[in-house]
Amino acid sequence: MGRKFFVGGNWKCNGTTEEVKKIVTMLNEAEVPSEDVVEVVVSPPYVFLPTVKSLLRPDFHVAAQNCWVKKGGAFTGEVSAEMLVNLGIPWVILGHSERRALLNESNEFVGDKVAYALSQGIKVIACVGETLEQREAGSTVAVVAEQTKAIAEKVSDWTNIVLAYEPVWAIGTGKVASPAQAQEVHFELRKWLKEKVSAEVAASTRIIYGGSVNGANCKELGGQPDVDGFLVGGASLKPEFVEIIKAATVKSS
Ligand SMILES: O=C(CO)COP(=O)(O)O
Repeated sequence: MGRKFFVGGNWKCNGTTEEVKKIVTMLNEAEVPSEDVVEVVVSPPYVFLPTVKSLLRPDFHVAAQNCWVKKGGAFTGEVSAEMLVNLGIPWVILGHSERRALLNESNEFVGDKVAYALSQGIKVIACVGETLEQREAGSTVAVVAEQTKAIAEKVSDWTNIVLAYEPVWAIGTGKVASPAQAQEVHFELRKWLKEKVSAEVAASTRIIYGGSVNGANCKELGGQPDVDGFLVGGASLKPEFVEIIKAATVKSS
């Protein structure tokens, strides 16, 4: 199958130039498994993308946290996929729950964004996840399937997509999904891909977990058979992120 472990750091709306440089220095000095074992992608706010890209070690890569749904133009405040290409930014995070909830991004809009970014040659970390109410109502699998379907309807090639399962109730709350809870949803998402897209896509698409991942819980989560890595928020701003990258070795040990 060959799903390389993937560790993303979503810095969200945090940092000053000085703080960002400090994080990059910390990452550059870290001893981590080789690129053959783990793919590391960090996602600073737009304004810091050029700085981070120019200073970051070459074996780590950079992602934007969003981009516009189509070609740029008269869309005040937006950043287009073409601009990311122009800056040499290879990845973008799309459909993060904070954007879905706070900026009313619908499943369909996220699907369109994913398709457009891919069409421009940008690789996508596409996020899905249920709220606490949805989990308690027993609709977790239906919700993430619906979100994934909206993407699947718009794309034909999954090679450049990493699917991030981020339960909303676990984001920034310190309330991490148990390894069994994460595994269950990752398994269901892979099953959905197998039934609705193809067995090849199901076997090769990385499904990563996000939501209060830290240095203490990453190994057990990463050891789950359908967990192919992480999308890390708060802990990606700290030295602890290096420990999370090292969790990639659980797959080989
Ligand atoms: O939203 C997340 C990553 O995209 C997760 O955030 P936390 O790791 O801070 O819970």
